[in-house]
Amino acid sequence: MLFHRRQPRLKFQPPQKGEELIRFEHLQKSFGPKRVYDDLMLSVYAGETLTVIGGSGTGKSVLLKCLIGLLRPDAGRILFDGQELNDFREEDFIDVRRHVAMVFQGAALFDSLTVGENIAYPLREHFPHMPPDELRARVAEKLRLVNLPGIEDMKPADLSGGMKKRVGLARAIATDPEVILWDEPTTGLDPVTTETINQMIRSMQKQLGCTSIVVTHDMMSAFSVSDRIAMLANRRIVQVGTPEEMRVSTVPEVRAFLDARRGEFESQVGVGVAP
Ligand SMILES: Nc1ncnc2c1ncn2[C@@H]1O[C@H](COP(=O)(O)OP(=O)(O)OP(=O)(O)O)[C@@H](O)[C@H]1O
Repeated sequence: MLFHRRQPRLKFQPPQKGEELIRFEHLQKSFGPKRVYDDLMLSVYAGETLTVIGGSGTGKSVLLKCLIGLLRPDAGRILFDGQELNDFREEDFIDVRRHVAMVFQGAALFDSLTVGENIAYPLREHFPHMPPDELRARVAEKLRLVNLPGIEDMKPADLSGGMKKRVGLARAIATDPEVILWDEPTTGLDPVTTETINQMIRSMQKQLGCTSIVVTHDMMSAFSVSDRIAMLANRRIVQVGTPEEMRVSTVPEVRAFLDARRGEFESQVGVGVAP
């Protein structure tokens, strides 16, 4: 457990709401001959919910993974709270992941552990000396926050898909992160559970003041939860704007993307119709 003894590399001072918290600057990333980003620029501000949309394979998930050090950019900079992450070593990213939690697509719970043990897992990792009572209290508090109080002793196999997602969220927020990354949070869920997850995203912002970056194909969800939406196409961010600005966008890539998905959400948001 070498990382418990080392000095934290990240000096994190939570910024005021609305201040820049994350900046992707001139990012380049390729996998072999496949260029994913050429010159990607994007800022994320403290307290906002920003959704990244874009076609399949445009690099939405790669962006989240670069932020928490699971992948490294080839060139350009990623700044978190003003600190450049490029020369962070593998173990330095543990500090970043304490402040930036990822809710994975498939919830990724450990099947052999109970729900309570799953949520306690990151707490044990980041706070190895936390007393058992406090650990239990924190687990119970997080389960209450995701509206699943008292299910500590259940096993993941006994949960529905939506419950698993919420337990995944409880685990992600166990360490009280300032930033939550949501990778396709509503994929494969029925409409009722989708709305529950959308409410969770909004409530994390309201109740905990979290900054969220959401990656989704689900335009209903994007329009419902976002303060701003960023569109990834042609290896860069082609537009960032409020849902209203995106809805009436004349940027060709955005227009084409939204028009192709018009049926999914037009009755709800009236896409393409000027306000
Ligand atoms: N570890 C990796 N090794 C090789 N190629 C990768 C790796 N991770 C991602 N890619 C490639 O990078 C591109 C972008 O992937 P990414 O998963 O970010 O797409 P996405 O926009 O999230 O797509 P989707 O909406 O289909 O999930 C894809 O072509 C993908 O195959």
